Amino acid sequence: MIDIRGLSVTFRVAGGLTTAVRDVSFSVAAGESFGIVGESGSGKSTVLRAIAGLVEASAGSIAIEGRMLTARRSPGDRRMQQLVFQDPYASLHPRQTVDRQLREPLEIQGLDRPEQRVTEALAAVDLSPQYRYRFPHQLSGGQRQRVAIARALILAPAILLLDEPTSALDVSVQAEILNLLARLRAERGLTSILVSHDLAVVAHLCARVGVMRGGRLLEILDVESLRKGEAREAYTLDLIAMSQGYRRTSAA
Ligand SMILES: Nc1ncnc2c1ncn2[C@@H]1O[C@H](COP(=O)(O)OP(=O)(O)OP(=O)(O)O)[C@@H](O)[C@H]1O
Repeated sequence: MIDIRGLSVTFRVAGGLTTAVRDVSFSVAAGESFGIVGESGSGKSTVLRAIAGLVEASAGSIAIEGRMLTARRSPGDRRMQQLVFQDPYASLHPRQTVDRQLREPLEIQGLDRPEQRVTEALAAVDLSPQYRYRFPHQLSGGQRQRVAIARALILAPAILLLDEPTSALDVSVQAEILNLLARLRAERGLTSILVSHDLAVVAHLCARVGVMRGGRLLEILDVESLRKGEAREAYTLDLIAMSQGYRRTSAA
């Protein structure tokens, strides 16, 4: 479904160029949920943004269902994959109601039955109709992320790209949003890529996980191996040990 080959992304910065992603290759099958983990600055978000067409690849290719994507995405390409960001407050328009924000993508894509689609989208993310004419600041963080997820799914994409979708939320709300994403993924047969620094979040939602460091993809392992602490790279073993240590400390 998604085929990434030799992807590199270079940014122009003061004093020259910086390579955020170097020669990354992986594939995600239709209906599969793939995770990308790594420390801050390892290039995880840049891979996701390149797939979404928000940053340009300096080398390599991105293909969806065997079709190579170009830097300029067609409306069809844009509709097919939708992104949910870490901070719903930043991704939603502060002065537009939930209703308006859900209608906007429908208008851009020229889809029919907006009334019905908005009602269905709110129901799909378990938001009661009373929130429909509220503004983002009148919602809780979890409710705002539900709106952002509804806005992504209202276009019925095949691919959902998730960039740290729960890390800006209170711990008590994180599990609710993760369970919602897991349910929607299963119900709709979505292919998804989730970026997170939190191994527990990735293990909850993904079947396979790629580990990034310094812009490179170090290894790919299945979630069972991750749970058992069976990794090839010393760096991955350190990440696993750190996340287990953290959980033990926070449980104590
Ligand atoms: N638009 C940009 N311009 C210049 N440098 C950038 C840009 N976007 C990302 N970078 C740099 O690329 C590297 C990788 O960033 P990226 O955001 O992909 O990492 P990340 O693993 O997702 O980290 P985080 O979890 O902190 O977002 C970093 O060094 C970052 O500073």
